[in-house]
Amino acid sequence: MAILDGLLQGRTVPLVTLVVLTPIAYILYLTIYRLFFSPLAKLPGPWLTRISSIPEANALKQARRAAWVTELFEQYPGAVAVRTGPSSVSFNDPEAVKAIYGGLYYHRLLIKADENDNSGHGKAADEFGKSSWYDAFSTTGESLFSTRSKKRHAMKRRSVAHSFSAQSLASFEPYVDMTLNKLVRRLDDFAATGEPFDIYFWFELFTMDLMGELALGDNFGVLEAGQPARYSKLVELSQRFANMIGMLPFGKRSVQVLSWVPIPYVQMLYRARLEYLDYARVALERRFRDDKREKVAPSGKKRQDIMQRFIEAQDPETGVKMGFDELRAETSSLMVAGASTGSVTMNWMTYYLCKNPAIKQSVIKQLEDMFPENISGKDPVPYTRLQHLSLLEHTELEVLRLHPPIGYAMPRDTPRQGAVIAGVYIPGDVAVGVPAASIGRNASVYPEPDSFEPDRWSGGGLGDLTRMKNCFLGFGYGSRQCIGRGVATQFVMKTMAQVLLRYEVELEDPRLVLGTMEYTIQKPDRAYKVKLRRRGSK
Ligand code: HEM
Repeated sequence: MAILDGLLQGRTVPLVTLVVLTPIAYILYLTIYRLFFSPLAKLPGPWLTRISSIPEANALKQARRAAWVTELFEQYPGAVAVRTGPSSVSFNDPEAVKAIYGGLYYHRLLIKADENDNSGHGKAADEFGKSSWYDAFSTTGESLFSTRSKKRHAMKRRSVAHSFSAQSLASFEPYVDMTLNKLVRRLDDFAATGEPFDIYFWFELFTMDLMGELALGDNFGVLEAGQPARYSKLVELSQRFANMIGMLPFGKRSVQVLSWVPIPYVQMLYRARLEYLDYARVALERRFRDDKREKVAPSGKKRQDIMQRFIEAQDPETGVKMGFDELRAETSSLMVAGASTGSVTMNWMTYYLCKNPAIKQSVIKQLEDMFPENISGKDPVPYTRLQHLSLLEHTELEVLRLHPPIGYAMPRDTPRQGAVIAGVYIPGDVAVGVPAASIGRNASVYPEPDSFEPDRWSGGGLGDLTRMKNCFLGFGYGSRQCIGRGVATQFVMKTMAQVLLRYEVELEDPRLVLGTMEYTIQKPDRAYKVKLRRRGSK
């Protein structure tokens, strides 16, 4: 009261009092504004999300952030948007997919970005660009995945696009076959004894070695060792750390801030992140040493891996190439983007096909008809022909709809002037997105959303095919969609085709019901086992 009296009587207030009072007044103002006056206050969502990210942090802690948002949509039936934090909103509507990730706004902005964005984080680049959540994934530099600059992204993407072309896929195929042969040798051992075993574990080793081959020109030897590289554990731990960072409001300084928090669990995650980055350094250094040995591809030409494109990429204006730390960031990003997502997809394909024996039989029948010379799966099948096998690809799409590895909304910031998305006004600088896990189960797009119906993707079954495709976010959408989609589809389809031709696959417990847990990548919530038997054997 004395301070107020002082102010009213025009007396000067001590500086220290002002320093203490100003932030308190600001926090009070912000709380009242967010509770009652912000346009986001009117959106459905737990009341606490108006002023804090505690509910989201809690869901994150329980490794079920995507599931939490999907449940919010169930709690507010008919809502196209729910508030997930004081300045974050998730949408579950086809219009929102286009508006946020690739609609009219985007095309208008692309032109603006080209004209105006010289800084890389200029005005236009900020509009519906990736939100600050991605800074958590910029490790020793900005990667193709994490960069928020439209200009930098366009440069990187253009430079490496060739590595993901149909021509490159063909040059990758011998390495897919080589790694697949190693996997099959391992699986044969389990088939011989009939012992139940954890197939997802072996898929993880397979994708790890394969991504080593494709991205860095050498494998990690994990299939042969039968042991996960420590790297796999580090990836998971550092993703937990990145997710925590993504929720802090300090932008690029969030890593530093979190590293000071004296909680043993946080410190353990931080150390894991550092170790994980060191792993990428070692892998990249080895890649450079091997490069000097001039490895030769089966075609007789010098072997090309994905990293080669990143090494050669040049900024068109400055001619500057990426330095070691930026390449290191690309290395760790590629390993996460390609390995964990691919293995978890094959996991769900195995699970759903085992749970649906009639569909599994139809896939096998199509495979046998297409490859009469290889009905026991003795060799890997050629991808050029496999691409015409619709049911297996539809199975992949269906599991990615039901269990997208990245299920939570990939956040984008609204333009500074705000935007109307699916009829809802959202002010500027709010992180918006459409969770793949929520829209994938939206009954207005995918009738009978919880049932596994690969046939819906053939166009004759449940749902409108165009609408379903436009809402399919398994590989993202728009300019930032997955550049590795072709690579992933190739190895996922080839692996599953050979496994299905070569073995009878059954769940050890046919009553098993798998759920998900999420550390950026959504994984099965428990270990489970399958039994294999060589087809044609008694
Ligand atoms: C089934 C396997 C895969 C799934 C489900 C998947 C999913 C995704 C998704 C949803 C995004 C968009 C993320 C966003 O909007 O921020 C993405 C981006 C990306 N993915 Fe994949 N991915 C897979 C395999 C791969 C593979 C094999 C590679 C590399 C060989 C790869 C490399 C990338 C890269 C570099 C990006 C960033 C692209 C950009 O921003 O331009 N992915 N992926």
